[in-house]
Amino acid sequence: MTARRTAGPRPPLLLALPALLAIAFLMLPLVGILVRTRWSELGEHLTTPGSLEALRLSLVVSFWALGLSLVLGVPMAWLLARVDFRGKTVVRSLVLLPMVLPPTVGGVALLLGFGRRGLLGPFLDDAFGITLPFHTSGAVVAATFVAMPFLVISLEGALGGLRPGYEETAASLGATPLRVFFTVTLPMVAPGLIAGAALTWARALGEFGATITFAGNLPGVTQTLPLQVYLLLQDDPEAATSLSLLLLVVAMAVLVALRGRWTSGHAVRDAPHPTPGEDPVARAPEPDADALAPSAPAGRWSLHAEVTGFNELTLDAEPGTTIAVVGENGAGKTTLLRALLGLTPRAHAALRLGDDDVTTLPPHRRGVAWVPQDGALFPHLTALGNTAYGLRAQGTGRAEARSRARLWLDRLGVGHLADRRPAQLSGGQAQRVALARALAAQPRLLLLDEPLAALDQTTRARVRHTLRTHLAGFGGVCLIVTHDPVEAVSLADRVLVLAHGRALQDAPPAEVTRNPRSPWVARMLGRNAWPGTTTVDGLKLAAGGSVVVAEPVAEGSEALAIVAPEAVSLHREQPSGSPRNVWPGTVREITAAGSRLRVLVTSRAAADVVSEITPQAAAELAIADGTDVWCSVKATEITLVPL
Ligand SMILES: Nc1ncnc2c1ncn2[C@@H]1O[C@H](COP(=O)(O)OP(=O)(O)OP(=O)(O)O)[C@@H](O)[C@H]1O
Repeated sequence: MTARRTAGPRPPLLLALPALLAIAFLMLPLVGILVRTRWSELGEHLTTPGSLEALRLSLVVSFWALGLSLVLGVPMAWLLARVDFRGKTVVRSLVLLPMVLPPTVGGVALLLGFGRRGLLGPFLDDAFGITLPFHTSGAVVAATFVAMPFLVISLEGALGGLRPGYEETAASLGATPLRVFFTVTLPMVAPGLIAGAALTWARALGEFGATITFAGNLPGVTQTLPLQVYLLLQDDPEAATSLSLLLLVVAMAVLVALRGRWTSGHAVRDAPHPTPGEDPVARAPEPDADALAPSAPAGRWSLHAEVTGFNELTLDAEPGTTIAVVGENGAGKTTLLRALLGLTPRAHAALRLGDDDVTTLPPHRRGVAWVPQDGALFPHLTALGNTAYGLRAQGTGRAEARSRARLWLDRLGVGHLADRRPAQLSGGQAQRVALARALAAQPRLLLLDEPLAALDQTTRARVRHTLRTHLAGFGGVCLIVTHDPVEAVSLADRVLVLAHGRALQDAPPAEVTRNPRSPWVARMLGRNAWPGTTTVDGLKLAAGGSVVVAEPVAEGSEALAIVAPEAVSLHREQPSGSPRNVWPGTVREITAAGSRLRVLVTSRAAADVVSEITPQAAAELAIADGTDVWCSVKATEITLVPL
């Protein structure tokens, strides 16, 4: 047995015993069929005209039932998984009811609903001349009634497990809801759909109770294999055993096929992965962005957005501007992006891109492309298929879309990976493909949600470089949500600081670095920021101490004293001489920051003081966690920023 191959911990006896009993309980009846089958007569039993007719009928009925279940069940599963409506619980119970209802009761209910004297029967008879009972279509209806729930449950589960990011990204690339459903949703839930379809078919094939009650037992018309097994059991038990074996084998084959092919996700497991330690991107020559850029800007679009709701702010930007959106967790960064996409009821954006007002347009018609944090590459498409997706959705022909997509992949240095699926790409490669996909869709506004967050430091630096190069050629406005100060400062023309959904500061990086408007921004940018009230010669700190500055501001207002960590010197003895700001404190933490050390000192005067010193200085000072030190800052190194 395969379980032996993987040696795991021994299961507890108390669980293993009943489990083994359960296996025996399920196996015994099957073994009974196998043992009692007259193998010599098997061929004869299975090829009697009656058996062949019943088999034909079973196949016809079960496939029709599967078809009907797909046509009705797929939209039903979608409705249950995706749409919030009153009475959803009742509808779901209704869908599942046939699974728990005794099939004969189901048959009675079908008779009363669709039978000759049922609610709809006379109408079907008069209008279409259809009489379901004692007709093959009746057997189809009965089989569909009991089998469809398997499809709906399986598909609803698969749809519920699909993160909305994929479908939202597809919409942002220009795909209509129907296209998204057929090109993203359905392929991504294919394993669930196929498993549900197989179970539905197997259940329809084995249907007995509802069929005999509703459609009767007419040979050649409604007498399917299970009905024949039941009849034969009285007259010819050996033949009944042979037919049972046939049904058993078919059912088992379905389950085995399902396990092998559809429970392990997409069939990309066996595809070659990049050799560990060998990054194809590193080997591939970086394409010359300028040489490839000519066709890049297909237009120039400014941005004007007035956002209301959770976010309250107005954004104006010239074409080609890159804005880093920063803020604490929960500040409203994602909500702002979703408002611009038209994807959230929590905030509304009156949005103008270039000369066009796109406020009332649905997400797929706005020209706003979104790259979510994980890239959300469609796993069932290759890198090329992903990149061509937006162009195809916007009506570009297949060949043209693919050749343009290939160009974009080349531009981003991942052209050689065009035929790979996302599962075969490294994080950095996937980010580049996601970016290529967004840019290829020719958006008028580009939204990147923490594009580099998932990458390691080395890849991050490389992808950041690529990003900067390609954003330079982008003709629209680009918003990048980030928690990384290096990203904010190095990629953006402007930094938008959000707090509680509002713009706390919106200025060039240099200005934000020099004059951060909140302690959080200062800390994010690696600066000391101590709040306090201005005095004649500096600031009285909220923490208790005071600082003297070279250029005081008007007395009595709230302000932040901003100090770069490099400007804070540490001493073991109280320094004498020029620095006018000296406080005692205790070392709380020492961390590496590039080639320097970052030392956190807690002090009664300023609460937290961060100092950056060389490892050599740290060694000379012999500091460690808990060491008492003196901090000093020159008055000229302190900037006061009014709040
Ligand atoms: N669907 C929702 N329903 C209600 N409140 C929500 C919903 N989504 C987010 N919020 C709240 O709205 C606020 C802003 O959330 P948002 O996700 O925009 O923040 P963020 O700045 O992106 O945060 P983070 O840095 O953690 O990603 C938070 O207080 C959050 O709890």
